Amino acid sequence: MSQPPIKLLLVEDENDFRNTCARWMERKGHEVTAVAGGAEALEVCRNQSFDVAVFDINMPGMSGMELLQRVQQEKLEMEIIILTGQGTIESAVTAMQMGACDYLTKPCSLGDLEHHCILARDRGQLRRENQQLKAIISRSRPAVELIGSSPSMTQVVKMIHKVAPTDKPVLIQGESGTGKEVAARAIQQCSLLADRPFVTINCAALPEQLVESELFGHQKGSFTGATSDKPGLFEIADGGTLFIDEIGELPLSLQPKLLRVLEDGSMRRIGSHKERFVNVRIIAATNRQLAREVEAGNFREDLFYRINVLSLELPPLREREGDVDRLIDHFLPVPWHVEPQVREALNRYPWPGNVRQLINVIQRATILADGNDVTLDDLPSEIADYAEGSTGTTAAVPVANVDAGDSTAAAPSCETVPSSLKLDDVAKSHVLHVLEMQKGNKAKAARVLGIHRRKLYRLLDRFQQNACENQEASVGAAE
Ligand SMILES: Nc1ncnc2c1ncn2[C@@H]1O[C@H](COP(=O)(O)OP(=O)(O)OP(=O)(O)O)[C@@H](O)[C@H]1O
Repeated sequence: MSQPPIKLLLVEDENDFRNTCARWMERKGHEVTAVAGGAEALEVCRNQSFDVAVFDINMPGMSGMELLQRVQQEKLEMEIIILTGQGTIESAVTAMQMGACDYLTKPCSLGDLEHHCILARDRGQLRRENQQLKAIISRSRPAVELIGSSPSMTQVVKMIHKVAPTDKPVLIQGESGTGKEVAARAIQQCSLLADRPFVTINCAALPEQLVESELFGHQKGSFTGATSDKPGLFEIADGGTLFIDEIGELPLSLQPKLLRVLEDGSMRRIGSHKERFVNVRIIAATNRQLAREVEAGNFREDLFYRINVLSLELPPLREREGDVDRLIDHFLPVPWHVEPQVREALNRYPWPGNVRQLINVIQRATILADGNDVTLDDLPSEIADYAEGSTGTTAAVPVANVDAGDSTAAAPSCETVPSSLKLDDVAKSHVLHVLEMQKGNKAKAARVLGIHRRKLYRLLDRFQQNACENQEASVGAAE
């Protein structure tokens, strides 16, 4: 036998059958503990670990079903095979819904018994390996570094250290890209669960049916596409932390199910009657004002109070004094440098996409930069316009007022534009004027206009096309 022996628990009240099975399995090299009843079996498996257990379903006293339930409740890890008489297949199916992995119908051949035990042992090994790998992947992520030492971020870090050691749920609120997931990971790493799994789900990224199946798992056949049993993230995160991102998007229909897990740790997979118990710390995040969602009837009030035991508000980047520079220095790879004007623009820009947007802008700039110096040309025009000399309001104003701080881009005021002119003519005249002032440099012209370079190219093409069409039309008229 190349595989290690199976540690088997055999629970069967019929003496002859029990003894025959036990002897056969022992002769095959396995380690067998054979008992005649449920109560005795429970006692044994509290003190010893087994790979596989075979429970007869019909036993006096504690039945195989009851035994199965008790073993599950006490989280005694082993693969369970149910042994059933002819005509009781239905109860075997119920047993599998309750967590048994297989069933055998009596009388069964001894060869079959060993074969099913080997399959069960292998399945258990795979399941454990899978759980271990998931935990390893989650632990092997690089240590979380929450960059920022502005007064508002210092407060956040203080709060993280206060909430981390408890096992209470935490609600993290803040605009998109402010670092809510980074903060959640920081809480987990400072908590007693630091070496346990950290599992994440984003409710906004999945359709309703999938959110339910991801969170709570499903039973094979419970809906089209459920081709096998699948544990939910609550089960996978058992003993660790579950980060529920965008909890404000959690469908109302699922909110009672989440409330139940928060209240007593109980849950059921989709399509299963079996109640499971998990012990998971919840960290939730949202960029919505959850209290307002409660008022609007989109979020249950009881659930809100459950998850809002401890809360953390991540400030937007525009309110973190000095942090833009710290983030630039952290995320700008060596050997790139940024020009002072670039720093200026980055510090003045209001960052609606917060830290995520800043990181993207830095990465983009290092790709576009000629050499290692990031210049204003390497920033998106709406950000470059915030450099010194610019009012920083160009991105939001209409074309006719573009860049009031830049005399080269002065556009005709509303009063000086004849009302008979078409909008396209005004745009053309303004674009060509700016281009001329920038000595034909399209990148600079695009920046002054507050549009992307590609858009400027498209506009120039369109003006040229219109001019050709007008010319053809006037030639046609003359003919
Ligand atoms: N203080 C920070 N220090 C280092 N990196 C940060 C910080 N804040 C955010 N980031 C980085 O910014 C990006 C966005 O962060 P994160 O996903 O945590 O934001 P979020 O608030 O959860 O966004 P969303 O609401 O869109 O899910 C990530 O790449 C993250 O690593």
